[in-house]
Amino acid sequence: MIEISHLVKKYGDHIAVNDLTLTVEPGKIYGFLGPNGAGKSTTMNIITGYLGATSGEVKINGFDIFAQPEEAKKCVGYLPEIPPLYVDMTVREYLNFVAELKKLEKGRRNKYVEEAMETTGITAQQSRLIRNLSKGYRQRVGFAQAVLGYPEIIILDEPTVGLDPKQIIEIRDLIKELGKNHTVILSSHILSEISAVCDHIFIISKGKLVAGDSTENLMKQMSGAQEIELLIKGDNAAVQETFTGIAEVEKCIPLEQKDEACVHLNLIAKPGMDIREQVFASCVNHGFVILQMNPVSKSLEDVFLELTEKEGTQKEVLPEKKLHFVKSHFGKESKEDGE
Ligand SMILES: Nc1ncnc2c1ncn2[C@@H]1O[C@H](COP(=O)(O)OP(=O)(O)OP(=O)(O)O)[C@@H](O)[C@H]1O
Repeated sequence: MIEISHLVKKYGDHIAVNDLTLTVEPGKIYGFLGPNGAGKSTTMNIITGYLGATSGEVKINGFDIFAQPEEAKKCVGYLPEIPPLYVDMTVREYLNFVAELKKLEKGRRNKYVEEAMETTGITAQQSRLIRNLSKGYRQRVGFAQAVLGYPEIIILDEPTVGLDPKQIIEIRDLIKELGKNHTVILSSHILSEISAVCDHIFIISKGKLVAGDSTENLMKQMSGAQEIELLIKGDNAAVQETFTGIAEVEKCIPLEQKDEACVHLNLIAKPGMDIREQVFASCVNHGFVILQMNPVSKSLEDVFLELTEKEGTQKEVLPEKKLHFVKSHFGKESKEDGE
């Protein structure tokens, strides 16, 4: 279990992590999702003890990462964005070396190395120099060093960056496999990547937690009757006037006409409202014929943009679904040197 509480990291005047509080429960795959510069790597580097914090607390299985780093670090295997590989070593030499660094029990090191190679599918590559491996296999070696010694928590920073589509699928399967026996946290700015493998998603923007919920709940919230697409037989102006007159309708968006006798439009409901019944009743009252009524599903991408794009907004959307919103910011950033 990881408990992050009011974590702040400043680089000079720049706040990279801004009062981040979240809990990671055991046995699930978690995704840190956020645009470039959101503070994902900084957060991961702090959780894994690579970086100090400006203020706040991080506990790994009850151990404070700053006060009890050795105990805390033993619970975590980390694959940073750029895997720390020694390319002049063979795969096996490198993993033996990592086993030594991790101070794994001497008598069991060989067994651990063999099992890590087995888990990550690199046993056949064990005698090859790392420099001669493909990027996908190098990434697997990075995974192997992270899982070596069975840490309870595996943290992966952008694990599929730079891989080709086939390698991405392989690494995704590997992450799912790891999720059976470990708590896994992975970061990415790619939504499909996160939604494909994670049970739970934290959306981070400008160092702040913008939303946190199960992938299932987030996906559910993206569909339903909030926005509906309609094809109505009736007079265009009369139909639009009727729908905009429904109190629960936020917006009426005319779409491209499919047929002169039909009105094609999208209706957006006010937050938390289901407008289907009112739409149906209004159509009956005015003699309009509903030819089509479909819910418009929003993708995770839509919600991600909605949450991260609106500069300076502070609003609560879908509170009943436990989505937690805080003021979000989104913009381009540049890295500055030094802390
Ligand atoms: N050593 C540093 N010195 C100064 N600023 C830094 C440093 N490292 C990171 N930053 C800044 O902190 C912010 C967060 O960076 P971080 O790398 O944690 O984001 P990220 O979400 O992991 O993004 P990416 O996906 O691009 O790696 C960015 O604005 C970045 O420019």
